[in-house]
Amino acid sequence: MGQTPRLFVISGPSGAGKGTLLARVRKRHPNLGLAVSATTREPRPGEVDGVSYHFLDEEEFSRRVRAGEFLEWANVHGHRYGTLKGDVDALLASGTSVILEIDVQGALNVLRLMPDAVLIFIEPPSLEELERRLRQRGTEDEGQLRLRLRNARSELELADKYDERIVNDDVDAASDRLLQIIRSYEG
Ligand SMILES: Nc1ncnc2c1ncn2[C@@H]1O[C@H](COP(=O)(O)OP(=O)(O)OP(=O)(O)O)[C@@H](O)[C@H]1O
Ligand SMILES: Nc1nc2c(ncn2[C@@H]2O[C@H](COP(=O)(O)O)[C@@H](O)[C@H]2O)c(=O)[nH]1
Repeated sequence: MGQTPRLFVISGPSGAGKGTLLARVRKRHPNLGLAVSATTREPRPGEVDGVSYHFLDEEEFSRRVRAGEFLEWANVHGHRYGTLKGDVDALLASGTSVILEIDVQGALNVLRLMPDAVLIFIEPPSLEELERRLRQRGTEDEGQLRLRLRNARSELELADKYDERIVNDDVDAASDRLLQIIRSYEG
């Protein structure tokens, strides 16, 4: 008997460590499909189009919104980000569980459309540690960093709407817990 494919949604403030935990979990669960989001933000050094994100200009993003290609999309930290419906449907239809790394607005929209989705919230140990991680990552300018820290407060207020919460303090413990949660829902 195979596992039941599930749709997982992971959210949390920018810098909480979602991408870090997902990369670790996917090494240990290679069949977990990751839907590549689209965004209008500029690529960071080292990011690859079609792998990190589908990097779209505003016009192309709007065209895809009008064409109904997005399962969800939202304005996040001053840019648009969206999940392409076709990618998610194809993975689920092939029997593969899928994980979306998206913001809180997107997560709650996905839950409305797909009530069986499992929502997992990643919390930083503190706002001070969140700031330290974002500064150490060094990918945001000061204005963007401040915006992300401001938005973190309202995102954290929605954590109780999620099925599961993980505090990403020790990265090994947090990635073990994320994998354990995913396996438990796959049955
Ligand atoms: N448990 C941890 N302890 C210390 N540093 C961590 C931990 N987890 C992640 N980091 C570091 O914190 C920074 C932010 O992590 P990451 O990029 O994974 O965050 P994110 O939540 O995916 O952010 P974004 O939403 O902006 O994509 C990275 O430099 C990462 O190496
Ligand atoms: N609603 C959506 N939010 C998304 C999607 N992809 C990413 N995100 C969120 O954006 C922030 C910032 O990402 P960054 O790469 O610029 O640091 C991230 O925290 C995600 O929560 C999406 O498809 N839909």
